[in-house]
Amino acid sequence: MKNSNNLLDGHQREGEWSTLGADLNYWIRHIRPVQWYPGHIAKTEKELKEQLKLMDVVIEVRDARIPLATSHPQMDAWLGNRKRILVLNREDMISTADRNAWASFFSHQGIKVIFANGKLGMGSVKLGRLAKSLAINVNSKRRSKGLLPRPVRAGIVGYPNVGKSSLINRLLKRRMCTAAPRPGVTRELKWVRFGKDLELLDSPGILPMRISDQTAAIKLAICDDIGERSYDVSDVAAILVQMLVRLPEVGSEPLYNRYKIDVDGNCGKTFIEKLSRQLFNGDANQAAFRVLTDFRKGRFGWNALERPPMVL
Ligand SMILES: Nc1nc2c(ncn2[C@@H]2O[C@H](COP(=O)(O)OP(=O)(O)OP(=O)(O)O)[C@@H](O)[C@H]2O)c(=O)[nH]1
Repeated sequence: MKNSNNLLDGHQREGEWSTLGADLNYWIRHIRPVQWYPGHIAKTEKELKEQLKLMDVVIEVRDARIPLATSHPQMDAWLGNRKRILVLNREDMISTADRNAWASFFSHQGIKVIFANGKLGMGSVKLGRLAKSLAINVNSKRRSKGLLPRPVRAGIVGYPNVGKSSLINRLLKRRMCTAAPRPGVTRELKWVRFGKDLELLDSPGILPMRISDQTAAIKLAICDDIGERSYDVSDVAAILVQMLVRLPEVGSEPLYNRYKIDVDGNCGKTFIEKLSRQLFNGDANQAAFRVLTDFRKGRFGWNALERPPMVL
């Protein structure tokens, strides 16, 4: 099987990304909607809104593979004028081209963005420095108003499983917060001291009340950012196959190379069925899990599932 990806020029690639969005919208109409909203999140959302009032700096963590799908629709309204640092975590799971595209998108918007790897600690020094420099600003403003300096409070917020606890542990160089490969592990809000000037708050992942944007929900499921019980694994894996085939930097070759199965008419469902017969005695669930796990482990290459919207 031949991959003609290298023949695509920049404009064609951008075009492919934008039509992928429309196709995804069409595909998801035919599957069971993803829904996940554990009880503790409702409680946390309420608490978090209270805690945000105490925060001088907000560090918003998103998954670098899906920076749009992991942005909370109410976050802007909640944050108001508070100083904000955007962290795109899991930078090891995207390509250099993805990273460059997102870096230039956010810099055009005047948003400070840090790419990080919560597992290995990349980006944490830069993040610590930036948070501390924003903290100094807060205290110089207090001094100019005749107020005493106080530790500045930085809160880390973001969707479940995007790597908030791992980043805090990296920043503090010790294990303060539980990091786990399952969404929804951090359950309560806690402040921890970072140097003499800063206090950090880790918070449980927050999701919007309802995931009304199903294209975002599917990407969250693919990236393991929401719990497994909220979606049908076979549907999600089938859509992942269709997305991979359409991603300009992936295509069907890595799928063929891994499983020796052709993608028939770009149909992900048929692909999963064939894989289930070939390896799992017809068990489509197991086949679907295999494809999702392989994607999450980078077996088809490290690639983002989103690119910045095209600016016309
Ligand atoms: N490959 C990779 N894995 C990461 C990175 N950051 C975190 N992880 C892993 O992702 C999983 C989730 O990380 P956590 O730090 O627990 O995420 P969280 O946002 O605190 O999760 P909640 O408690 O559910 O809100 C863990 O298994 C981490 O080891 C990263 O940059 N790259």
